[in-house]
Amino acid sequence: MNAKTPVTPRDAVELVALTKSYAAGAKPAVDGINLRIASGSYCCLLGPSGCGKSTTLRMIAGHESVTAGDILLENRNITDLPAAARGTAMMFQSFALFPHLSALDNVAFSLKMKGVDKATRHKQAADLLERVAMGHLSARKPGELSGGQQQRVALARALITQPRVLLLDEPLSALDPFLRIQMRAELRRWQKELGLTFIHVTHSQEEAMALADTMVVMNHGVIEQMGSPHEIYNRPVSEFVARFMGGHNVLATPTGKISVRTDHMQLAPDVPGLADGAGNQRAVITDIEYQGTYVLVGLQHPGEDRSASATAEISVMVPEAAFAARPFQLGESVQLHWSPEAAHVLAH
Ligand SMILES: Nc1ncnc2c1ncn2[C@@H]1O[C@H](COP(=O)(O)OP(=O)(O)OP(=O)(O)O)[C@@H](O)[C@H]1O
Repeated sequence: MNAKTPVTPRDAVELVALTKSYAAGAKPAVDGINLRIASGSYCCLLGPSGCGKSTTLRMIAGHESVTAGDILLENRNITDLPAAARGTAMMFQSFALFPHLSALDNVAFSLKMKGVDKATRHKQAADLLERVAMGHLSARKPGELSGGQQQRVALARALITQPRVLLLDEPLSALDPFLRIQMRAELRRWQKELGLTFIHVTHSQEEAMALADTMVVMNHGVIEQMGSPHEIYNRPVSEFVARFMGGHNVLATPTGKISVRTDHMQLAPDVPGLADGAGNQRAVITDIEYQGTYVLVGLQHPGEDRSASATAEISVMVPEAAFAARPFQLGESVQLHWSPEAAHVLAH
């Protein structure tokens, strides 16, 4: 390597044509996916229910057998290794702490299972609890801890096996919305401080955007798109990704389907006789919702039924001041406008 060769981060995990079929003859739940996850990054596997994200995580963890393909962890093929020998650890929904054990005993639990003597395992558990700022509460049981404190105990419990990769299966989904937002900020902070690779499964676009360096959007057992949250939100490659991420309109144009962000479209008074073009379409206002900083205007194409066709559903976020300057009315016919840069051609 010479001085000018860019240093690419080492891959923590590589999936090669990874496949899982639960039933012979049925479509695989995970269908030959290829994925590289950079070391020290936060990766979110995202998609609707049944897309195969949990199966993928469970195969990486060693909790599910692999039908075909390989899983590499730092270039080591771990496909057939037992879960405990892989260098991964799992953090489950709602943290799954043992309610009758103290924080210290929860963290020490897996070392106890391995037969590590009490003094050694308690010392290691106490050190880890200190590291996650929970040393002073190590004697408390989970029921005597706040949600945030429980999450730190769960993190310490997962870290005691010194994993290279932490796997998180919908860890925040059972929490109330306020706590969920607090907890995700903590997860992100710990991931950066520890410098570990996190692979986090979620069905929430918002959660994935807030946490991920890399988002992997799955559908029907395959990867639809992967990239940074910014790339995926601004350049969805397919109608599925545009709709799943939300905040986009999918429009049928003579050259194919395009997506345009709802905040990148403008409304103007209708011009009778003006034909639909590359950057404009006629629409009728069906909904007006005040949302504070903007007004969300729902529209449909003239003569099209919103409930009958997905591409008939259009939303435009009009800034509050712009709407106040030129209020539109329900039932009004308007021109939708967008600039060429705001339009993204969808591959399918
Ligand atoms: N143990 C199993 N036996 C048979 N089929 C399964 C099993 N686990 C999952 N599946 C099927 O595999 C597909 C993918 O499931 P998976 O749990 O990976 O999806 P998911 O995206 O994580 O969904 P969710 O968000 O609902 O957990 C689904 O069709 C599911 O019904």
